[in-house]
Amino acid sequence: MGLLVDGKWQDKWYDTDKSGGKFERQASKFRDRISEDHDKFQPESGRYHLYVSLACPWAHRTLIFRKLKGLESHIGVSVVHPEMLDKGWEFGNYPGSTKDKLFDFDFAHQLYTHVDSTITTRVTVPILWDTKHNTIVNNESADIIRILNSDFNSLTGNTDDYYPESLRTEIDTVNELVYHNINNGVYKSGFATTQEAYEEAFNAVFNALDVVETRLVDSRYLLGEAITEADWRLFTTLIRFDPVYHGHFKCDKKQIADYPNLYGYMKELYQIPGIAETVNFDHIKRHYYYSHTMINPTQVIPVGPSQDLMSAHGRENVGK
Ligand SMILES: N[C@@H](CCC(=O)N[C@@H](CS)C(=O)NCC(=O)O)C(=O)O
Repeated sequence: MGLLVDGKWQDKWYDTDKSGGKFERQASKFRDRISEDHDKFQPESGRYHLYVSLACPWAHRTLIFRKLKGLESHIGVSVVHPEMLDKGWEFGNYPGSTKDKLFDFDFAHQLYTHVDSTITTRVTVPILWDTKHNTIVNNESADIIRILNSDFNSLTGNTDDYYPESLRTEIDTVNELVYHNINNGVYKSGFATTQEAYEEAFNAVFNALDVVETRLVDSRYLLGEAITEADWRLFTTLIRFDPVYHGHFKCDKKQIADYPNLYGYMKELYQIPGIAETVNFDHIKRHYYYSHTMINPTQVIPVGPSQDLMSAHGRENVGK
């Protein structure tokens, strides 16, 4: 794991010394949208490309939206190797991975330096790439799912809306809770380097899981009876929780399987047509347990858990 400094790769772990052992996530650099009247980025079939890791919860969101919005024939995908070692994300031969379909680069950091040869940045996925200007449109998953949700509607005719105007304020409120305490909360727990920072993050994770568990008692989805982006943003963390975050990130108070509502809800989302095929447990487990050698120096990957995610979710009558 490392980062680019003035366009040069440096193999460095996150620096938690200045933050009292706390993990602090870097803000994304590329934040453009796509629209017919945009001076640079207009919707066009075959023009944009997604770079993802199947292990990564942030990239996973974008794959789910590409699937739900019928964008698979319009936006291509390259999938990095699950092991992220001293050179960061790499392209390589591994089941479920692909080569870099645009440039045949070996490393994802070459994409960032292709855009700016003196860039200073962490090299993260997902990346939404524009083949016309050979640049990054956006590398922030929260933006990319909104781009996929609406910016290509004129192309696909798919007007399904996971961020409807009438629910935006409430979705934003739920997203805030879920992002800080759950999506990023598990990372703050796992990457903490002091007991105090770890316990603070750990408590925030389980307090927030209690809040969403309670919300789902009489609400089928987070915002009521329709699935919104808030559900998909929560889902990609829930699906990784029992296999990875519970053990590797020390979020071990409970498993998702111990929460009746959250577990049924997670299974229901998993069972929506097309979603299970965006989930790759081999990449998920291999990435975390093999790449974070400061947490798991033996690189041994756990075998479990054994869960039947296709079993009955029992959520049909919730909220009725
Ligand atoms: N804010 C970004 C975060 C993406 C992110 O942190 N991705 C991780 C993989 S799960 C990554 O590429 N990490 C490499 C690094 O931080 O050096 C987003 O949501 O798109």
